[in-house]
This record gives sequence, structure tokens and C-alpha cells, in this order.
Amino acid sequence: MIRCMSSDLKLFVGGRMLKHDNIEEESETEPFSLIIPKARTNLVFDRWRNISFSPQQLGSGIVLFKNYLTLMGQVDIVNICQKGAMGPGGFYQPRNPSGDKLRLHMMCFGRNWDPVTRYEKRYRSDGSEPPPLPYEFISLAENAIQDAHPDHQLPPMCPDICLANFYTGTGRLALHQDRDESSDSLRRGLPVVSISIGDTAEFLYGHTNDENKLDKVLLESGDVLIFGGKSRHIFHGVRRISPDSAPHQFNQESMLRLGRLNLTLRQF
Ligand SMILES: O=C(O)CCC(=O)C(=O)O
Ligand SMILES: [Fe+2]
Repeated sequence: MIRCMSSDLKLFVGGRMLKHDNIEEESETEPFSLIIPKARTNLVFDRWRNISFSPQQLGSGIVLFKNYLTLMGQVDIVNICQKGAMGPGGFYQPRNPSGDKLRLHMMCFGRNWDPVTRYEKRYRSDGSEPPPLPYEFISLAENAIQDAHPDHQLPPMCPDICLANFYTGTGRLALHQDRDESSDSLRRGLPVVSISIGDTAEFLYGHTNDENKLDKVLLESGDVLIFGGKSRHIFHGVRRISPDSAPHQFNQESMLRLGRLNLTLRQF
């Protein structure tokens, strides 16, 4: 379900603007959708989520779903990313504010973010704009938050940005907090939904930046991790990738380069 799109759908249905008096008026700016977005989204999502899944609470507002995504879901996600990656706004190796290259490749969907200008610039320095946020990703994030149940202290969230990181076997990501989203989003603790595909990552997290005091969890292909509410500001990072640890069948069907793809969906 794309709950967060419902306000848009009231205005634009299949490219037609519905006026208050129920007289339809063709919109000249909105694309005319051939499919009914809501129906297609549910259909796609049912094939992406494993039938049995159980959320594990790792802390207040931190929920891990092991093996949440089917093999088909994981392969579809790679294909959707690949489509975005091949156009303008595809993967590149960003630099941090001190000028060093990050040990990963990154691209954005929906909005632009980079480690130096944060959310300030709509376009990248090469003039490219991120591809739109795929509706399947919105649906995945929404469903995962719902599946985490209200007792896990997670407010609902409607993503408008997805960061995609690709790590090779030597990739890593230093400890940081995700705190560039709007003050409203951060204040409300709107969750970050993190999707792991491919090789396994050693993920560190906790409420301190002292690496020795952090907890560690292995994120494997198909796992989904959510952190929000009281844990929206946790420190986290990827200490290491286990090279060539992705399931054989996934490698064969996705043809993903050796490494790990991670998506984080957020609401600015
Ligand atoms: O790759 C991951 O698991 C984490 C990514 C992350 O923390 C980020 O992109 O901000
Ligand atoms: Fe992060």
C-alpha cells in the first residue's frame, strides 16, 4: 500500500485531476498512469516479502527482520537500482568534507544527498539529478514499518529519499548518525529503513560513538533493519564486509558484482 501517496491520489488519478465537484479535468503536467498504482504495488510487494518473518527488537525503536525479502525481491531490487544506475545520477564515489573518498559507491533516488552539501543541492556537481524514488521502495519501507508492529515504538514514515550504497569486499562506512533530514522528521523520530542485499556486513550500532561499547549485528542478504523513535540518532557504521558471502543462487540470478548493496529509505 502507498498510504503516504493517498493525498496525491485524491487530486490526480491516472493523470486526471479530480476537482471538488467531481468534474474530472485532464492534467497537462502529471503523467498518465496506465496502471492503478496502489494495486500494482501490493502485487509486487506480495512477491517480495517472505511468508514467515519475525521482527527482533534490538533496542527501543530498533527492529531487525532476518530474511525479510524473497530471492525474487532481492533480484528485483538489484534490477531497479541497475536501471537507475545506468542513467544520469548513477553511482559515484563521494568524498567526505575532508576530501577523502568514501570506501563505497553511492547514488540517490528521489532527492539528492551527499556528504559535503547534505540536502542543500538539488543537482550533483556533474549537473545530474537523482532518478525518481521507485514506488516499490516506498511500499517496501511502509510495509516493513507496519510489520514491525506499533509496540516497537516506530512512527509511520513516507520516504522521499533513498540512498543506495555499494560496498566491495574492502568497503566500509565510518561511524556516523543520520541527522541531515529535516528537523521535523528527526524530532518525530521518523524511521530509517535499511535493506541489505548481497554480501554480509558487520554493522555496528548504539547510543555512543565509542566503538568498543557498540553492539554488532550481521546484516545478510534479504535482511531489513529499521531504526527510529528513540533510536533515530544512534551511531552506526559498517565495520567490514565478508567477501563473497552472498548466497550462490542470489549471485547467479542477480549477477550483482561481488559486494554489498544497501538501501536506506528516509523521509526528509
Ligand atoms: O550500509 C549500511 O548498512 C548503512 C548505510 C548507512 O548508514 C547510510 O547510508 O547512512
Ligand atoms: Fe547511516
